Amino acid sequence: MPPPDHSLVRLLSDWLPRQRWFGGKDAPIDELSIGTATELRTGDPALHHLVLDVRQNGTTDHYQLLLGVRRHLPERLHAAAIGEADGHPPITGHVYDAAHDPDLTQVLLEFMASEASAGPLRFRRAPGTGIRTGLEGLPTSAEQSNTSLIFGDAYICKLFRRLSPGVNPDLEVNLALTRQGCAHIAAVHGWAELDPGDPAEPGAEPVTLALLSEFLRTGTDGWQLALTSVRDWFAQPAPPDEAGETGEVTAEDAGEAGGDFAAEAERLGAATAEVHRDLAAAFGVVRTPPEAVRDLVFGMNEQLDQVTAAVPALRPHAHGIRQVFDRVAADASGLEFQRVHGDYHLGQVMRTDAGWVLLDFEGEPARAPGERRAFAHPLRDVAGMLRSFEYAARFLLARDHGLPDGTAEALELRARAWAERNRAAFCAGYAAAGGPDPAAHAALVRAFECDKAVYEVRYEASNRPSWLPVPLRSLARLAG
Ligand SMILES: Nc1ncnc2c1ncn2[C@@H]1O[C@H](COP(=O)(O)OP(=O)(O)O)[C@@H](O)[C@H]1O
Ligand SMILES: O=P(O)(O)O[C@H]1O[C@H](CO)[C@@H](O[C@H]2O[C@H](CO)[C@@H](O)[C@H](O)[C@H]2O)[C@H](O)[C@H]1O
Repeated sequence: MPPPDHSLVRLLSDWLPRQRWFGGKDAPIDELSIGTATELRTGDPALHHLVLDVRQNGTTDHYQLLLGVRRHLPERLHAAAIGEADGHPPITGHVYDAAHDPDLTQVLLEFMASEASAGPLRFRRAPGTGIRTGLEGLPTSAEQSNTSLIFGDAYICKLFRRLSPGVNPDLEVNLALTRQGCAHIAAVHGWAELDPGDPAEPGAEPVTLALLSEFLRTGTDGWQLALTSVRDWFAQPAPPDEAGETGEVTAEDAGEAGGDFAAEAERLGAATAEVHRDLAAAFGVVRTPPEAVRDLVFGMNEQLDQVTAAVPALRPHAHGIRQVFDRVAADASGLEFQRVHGDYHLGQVMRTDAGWVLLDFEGEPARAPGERRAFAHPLRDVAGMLRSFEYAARFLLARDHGLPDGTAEALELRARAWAERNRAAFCAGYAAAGGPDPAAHAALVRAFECDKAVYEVRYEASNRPSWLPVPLRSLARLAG
């Protein structure tokens, strides 16, 4: 029997597919190699920055990892362990994900504050800001596409996990919106980037590795706020109907619940329109020719084909979804496109004392980098948020299999009432603040909702299979 392989590459190949942020879970890793390795701190613990080149299905993706190395791994770091490396390449000892080690994450703040460089890595401070050092950073518990470290109550540093060529849209957009004086973003304090240093491509944009932003101390996640409201509404006694008995619930009844969310949904709609206005001012607007609308529908159908092939449960809905898309293609007049958020949902917004703040302008993690920065119709974001209201209303139902007989149907009516009320409030706030009126573009919004739900089918099938019924049920209704 060959001796067990403890090379770092072997350890990483076993560990990587188990990470929530790994985007290639639907295919095996054909080859993993270490693209760049930069020592950021020597000693015990030591810190290395790695870019992993991961080959799957004929394409190579690049993932970033902060690798901690210790002679002995304390218990508090056991959950972050990758294994015991044997010195091939020359790293020996217990290796682990250093995002979980505050002794090492503080190096990031120090490097950004002093605008340090290390090998191909450059650390930057945003113009006109300072960075406090000596703060310990630990990852948030949020299960998302990247890893965010919170430093005291001062900063949050997002480590982009899958790297894309060039500037990350989250940094690009936040800096541009800061210049516009936008009130609905978190201030940028610094970032880290990797100089591609490719002599074949002189002047290539640096690759963004991390973004340091103001930590919104008074912020509450939009998803949590919405779920609290749904739970409250589900717990309300049924309203009496005209005959004095319990009857059907309406969107209006949903407004009687103590935790009603509609006023917040309306404010969120207005904040969204204001950010769209500032994005248009910063990056411009183009009136697309009719062919662009056909390209848009082509892209929607292409994604549908891919997801239908990968997730059989989507097949029964495919014909209906295509008909929804065709209705948009039939109206071939041009549309106004601009930069948008791109992956807009309730987990990307926070309510602070001062109002709603939009986060994470990276676009959908599964989309190609060029596509994420492409101009799009702003109602695509509106549709994203409408999908999120559907998610918030229905996810408790989709996940609960132990409801007493009859309860699921009653709660489904309540879910529908909650979603209708908050969708309407969000759209009203958006249109009143100057965004294109969703009601006047109903076919387009429906197509964007279907497109997003198809994306979600793939996302849930790969990441959270028990959530798959949420987008599938919506598609049955949207395209039925
Ligand atoms: N500036 C901030 N202040 C406080 N919390 C934040 C801030 N930015 C992000 N968060 C929290 O971290 C979570 C993940 O941030 P996000 O930018 O959406 O990362 P990802 O790209 O991994 O989805 C958010 O849902 C929010 O709860
Ligand atoms: O990691 P990101 O925030 O960039 O986005 C991805 O993960 C989201 C889930 O965390 C996923 O959003 C879907 O689930 C949400 C509830 O958890 C729901 O509010 C959204 O409407 C729904 O799309 C998002 O699609 C994905 O890109």
